[in-house]
Amino acid sequence: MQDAGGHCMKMHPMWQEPLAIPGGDRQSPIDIVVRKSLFDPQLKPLVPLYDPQTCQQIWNNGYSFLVEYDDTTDKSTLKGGPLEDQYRLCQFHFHWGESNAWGSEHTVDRKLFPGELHIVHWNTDKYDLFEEAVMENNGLAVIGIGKRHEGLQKLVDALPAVRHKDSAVDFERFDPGCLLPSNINDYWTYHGSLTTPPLTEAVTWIVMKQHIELAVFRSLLFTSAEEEVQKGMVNNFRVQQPLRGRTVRSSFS
Ligand SMILES: NS(=O)(=O)c1ccc(C(=O)NCc2ccc(F)cc2)cc1
Ligand SMILES: [Zn+2]
Repeated sequence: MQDAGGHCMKMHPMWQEPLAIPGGDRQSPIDIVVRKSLFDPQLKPLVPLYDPQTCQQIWNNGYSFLVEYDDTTDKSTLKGGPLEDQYRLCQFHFHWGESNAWGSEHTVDRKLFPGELHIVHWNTDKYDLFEEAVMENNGLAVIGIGKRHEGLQKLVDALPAVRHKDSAVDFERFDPGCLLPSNINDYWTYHGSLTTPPLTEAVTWIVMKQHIELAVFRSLLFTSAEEEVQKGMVNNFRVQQPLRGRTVRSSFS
């Protein structure tokens, strides 16, 4: 298994590619070829409005850690950018490598970053439940950024409490807005999928041009406390998928 940089990556079993996705012609992640992206002047600025009070808990689901938000009201939303509808924040999580040489899911001109942050939202104008939206076209909007940030220290300090799979702790007043780069108006956008099973092709991806440094999450484990062999949570990313004729639009020229 070679990545763009010629590094040989030991892929976690979770990431063995399913043999074929039925009709999978909009899979994610992808390599964004900058010179082939199309500037679309009609793309609007993104409008993330997050209420830190909706932050609920942080947990280790066995292949990443998620910070989950109360998505029963419209207190934390994303609209604008390529989005026609209003989307509600439900969680954010990261993907990373075992070394800083790789770990991101999207690449830009084949450049890998040490990791990638995904801020996940679902379309509340069209659907009543996340579980519905995740199966439908334009059901989800995920902001993808590879980054480190001082705002992350609160997150990193909470990680030892969720070291093992299925562990969770309350986590309050974390504003995911602090993870966004200073310039959120330079992004690429394309129609793609979840990057983990069920890989449904429901996602409008908004990939930030400005990347961020990433805190080190390699202290997490894929395994629960009961398991005798502990496995470090690293390389929890999917390899880039074929573009299949899709156009990647850019919000900047
Ligand atoms: N890496 S990513 O940003 O693309 C991504 C985002 C969300 C999910 C997810 O919610 N999975 C659980 C899930 C999936 C389907 C359901 F119906 C219910 C829960 C998976 C991957
Ligand atoms: Zn993800």
